[in-house]
Amino acid sequence: MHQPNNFSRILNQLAAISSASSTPKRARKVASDSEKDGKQLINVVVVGHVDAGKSTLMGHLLYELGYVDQRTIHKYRNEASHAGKASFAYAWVLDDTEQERARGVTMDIARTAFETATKKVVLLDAPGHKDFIPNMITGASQADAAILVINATNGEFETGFENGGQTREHAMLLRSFGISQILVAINKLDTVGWSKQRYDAIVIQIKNFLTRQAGFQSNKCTFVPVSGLDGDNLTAKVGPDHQLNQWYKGPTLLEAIDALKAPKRMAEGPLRIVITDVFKTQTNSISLAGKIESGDVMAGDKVYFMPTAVAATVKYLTSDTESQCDQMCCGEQGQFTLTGVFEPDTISTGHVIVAGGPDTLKPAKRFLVRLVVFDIQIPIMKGTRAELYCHSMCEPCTFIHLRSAINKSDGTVVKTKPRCLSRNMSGMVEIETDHEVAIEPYTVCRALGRITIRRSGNTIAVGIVEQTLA
Ligand SMILES: Nc1nc2c(ncn2[C@@H]2O[C@H](COP(=O)(O)OP(=O)(O)OP(=O)(O)O)[C@@H](O)[C@H]2O)c(=O)[nH]1
Repeated sequence: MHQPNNFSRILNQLAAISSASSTPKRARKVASDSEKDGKQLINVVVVGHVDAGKSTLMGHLLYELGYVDQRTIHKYRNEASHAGKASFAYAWVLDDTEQERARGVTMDIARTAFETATKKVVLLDAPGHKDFIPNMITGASQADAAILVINATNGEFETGFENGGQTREHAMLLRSFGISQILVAINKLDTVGWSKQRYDAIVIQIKNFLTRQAGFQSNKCTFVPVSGLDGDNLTAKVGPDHQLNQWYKGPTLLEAIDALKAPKRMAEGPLRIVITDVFKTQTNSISLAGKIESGDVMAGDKVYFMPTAVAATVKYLTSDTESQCDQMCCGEQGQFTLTGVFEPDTISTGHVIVAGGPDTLKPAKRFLVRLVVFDIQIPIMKGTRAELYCHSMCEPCTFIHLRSAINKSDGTVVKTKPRCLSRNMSGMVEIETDHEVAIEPYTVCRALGRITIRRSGNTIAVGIVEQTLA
């Protein structure tokens, strides 16, 4: 996972390291819903079909909010224009690798933070291209709410929305990760002359899909018309002469983001930090990025990496919304530096940090899962091989036993030991991963109990872990 301003992060971290030794350790605060300076923390993932304009929209928003200075944008404009990609200048705020800029596509999650009137927002800009859906899944697994960006351009909305486009798959994945609030940004309305008819027609189709098929509640879906390229309706209402002013009186994108609700978190639960990136491992220290899904952590705490059970001590914490801190709470993302004895390759993305002893999260290989099958061509059978995604982890797996087919709405058994599970069916199945993994029942930790199953580059099912079996 890359970060838009790695350099300043490293500087912050160095500052944290030099000052930590002289700072006396503070007492542990009562873990709250990670409210910081009176503002609630919310993690928002930005998704949508390839080229919907996600990075441009968010880059322009960050620029208007003052997080990117005029000189930097000017530099991006010049460089992008020399590279024959002038229209990508704002996208470069978030797409910061050479490869992404050369190809004009986001490949990995870009993470950045900004503030609204009442929120501290950690923004995860996800790739739209089908090839990078696994990275999008990692982003969605860390988010509390989502911004779904729709390209309103004639023909392009249709491509993104029809089967094979990423709009539907992204929305279904969001819901399977427990995201219930979705802000739909209808983008590129400048390309259709800010047509109200076009906007209304798109809203009707997306709303129908979100509420009837993807499982979102109508009152949790907000729609906002925008142009990421021109910067219209992002942080300020459009002027009186703008076409949008004739038919839209609703919120700006920023107001709609501010209105998102931070979810109830497992603040009092046992510590669970999902590792999303490992930057540097030395024999006696490791630096990594992660999200606290449950509990809280302080510098000085003794912790364990699961499933390897390697012990370590937390040295420095750098939250995404603050440069340096002594304690980080549930819902926060950031960078962690730990000391211990680390063998090469014993810690990686997808591992989970726990406290209170290695046996507080028992690694397992076999799971009982309640599964919802997507619209698939080839049914799932005993012996089917696939990849299991859970939080930031991906592991090859096998369907060992199909226990029952169940009724989607009330969970009653429709058939025991079915021969297969085909499209849109639901079932209780036993899945075995090739290696032991850090997964828990959904009732113990929601983020560690939600899984996505993919096969040959397509999502075939989503589910929740009912039980770990062995
Ligand atoms: N006319 C117009 N073009 C836009 C708008 N927003 C983005 N674009 C253009 O659409 C193209 C793709 O923009 P990106 O921001 O890279 O799209 P993306 O959704 O982040 O792309 P991926 O992450 O690779 O899926 C660029 O040429 C942008 O300038 C808009 O509001 N209006």
